[in-house]
Amino acid sequence: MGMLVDGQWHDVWYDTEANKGKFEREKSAFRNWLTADGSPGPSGEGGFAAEAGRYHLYVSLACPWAHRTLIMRALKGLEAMIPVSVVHWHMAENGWTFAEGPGVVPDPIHHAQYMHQVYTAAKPDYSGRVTVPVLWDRKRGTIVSNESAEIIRMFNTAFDDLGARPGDYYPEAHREAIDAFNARIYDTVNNGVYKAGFATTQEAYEEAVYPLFGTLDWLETRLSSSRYLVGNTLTEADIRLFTTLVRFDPVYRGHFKCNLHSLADYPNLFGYLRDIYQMPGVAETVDFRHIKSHYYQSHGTINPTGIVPAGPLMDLAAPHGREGMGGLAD
Ligand SMILES: N[C@@H](CCC(=O)N[C@@H](CS)C(=O)NCC(=O)O)C(=O)O
Repeated sequence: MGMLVDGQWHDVWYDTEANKGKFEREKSAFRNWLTADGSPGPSGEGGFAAEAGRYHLYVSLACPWAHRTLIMRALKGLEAMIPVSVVHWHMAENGWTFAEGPGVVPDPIHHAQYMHQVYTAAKPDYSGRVTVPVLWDRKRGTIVSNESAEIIRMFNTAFDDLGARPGDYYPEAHREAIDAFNARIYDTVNNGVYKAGFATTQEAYEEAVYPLFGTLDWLETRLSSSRYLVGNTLTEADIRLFTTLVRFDPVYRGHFKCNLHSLADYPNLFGYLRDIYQMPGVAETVDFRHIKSHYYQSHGTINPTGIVPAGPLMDLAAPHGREGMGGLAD
């Protein structure tokens, strides 16, 4: 764990002292958009046109943010157009590395040993955290974006004329509802588990854990009468929720102390988790070895022994029984 300061790597843990024990997530630094014709997106510069083989995605299979991009890439059938490198699950004094290990896919562009070398290849004096996912442009030799929420929007449409699989996961008619789900789920669930887990005071932990379960209770009700969160098809709101839910019982419940209930106590949320897991292409993006080993072995302050728990026994391939459900109005 660490960060770059003026292009130099420093091994430091998150600073929660400055903020009453609360974990605050840094904003992503690279915010350009890949678009069908290279026109500029909502932020950053233009000049990043969709082309097969031009862009490269760096991910960790452990990371819920990077996981979003892998799911969208699979649903849109972009595997051949956007190759992927996978870091080792163990994030220690050098941050993310390409150390050899099962499931690790080395960096064919920079032959980097460490993920921070990819950041300094884009910006030699970069200061900030070195996070995944990262979308790299081979042509311009720089990072397009390191913000997962934006990368999935790019993948949703940018390659449609180049043979991406049909499917719109951010449909115009439902954008307002999707944005509203995303906002609450980001704050209390996706980032909520981290706020609970990385808190260094009792107050900061409680400030995160109760709203987290408040949102899960609310979602449980919503999903009792609607197969997906918005409309009656899968949207990016579901993809973003899924990557936290699939890690919930294996990691967040124990390691991050999010334990008022287990996810398996929520029949609708658990059925919904199975439903999405069983969609073509999704199960292949879920790697419990990377997920469990990463969290339990990379956060020495939380789990000093590094022991990875054996459970839970979780059958995500069991029938989910949600096929016949419809949707709810926004
Ligand atoms: N806002 C970013 C967050 C990405 C993120 O925080 N990734 C974590 C892994 S789960 C990371 O790389 N952390 C390294 C660090 O904070 O030093 C996104 O959604 O893309």
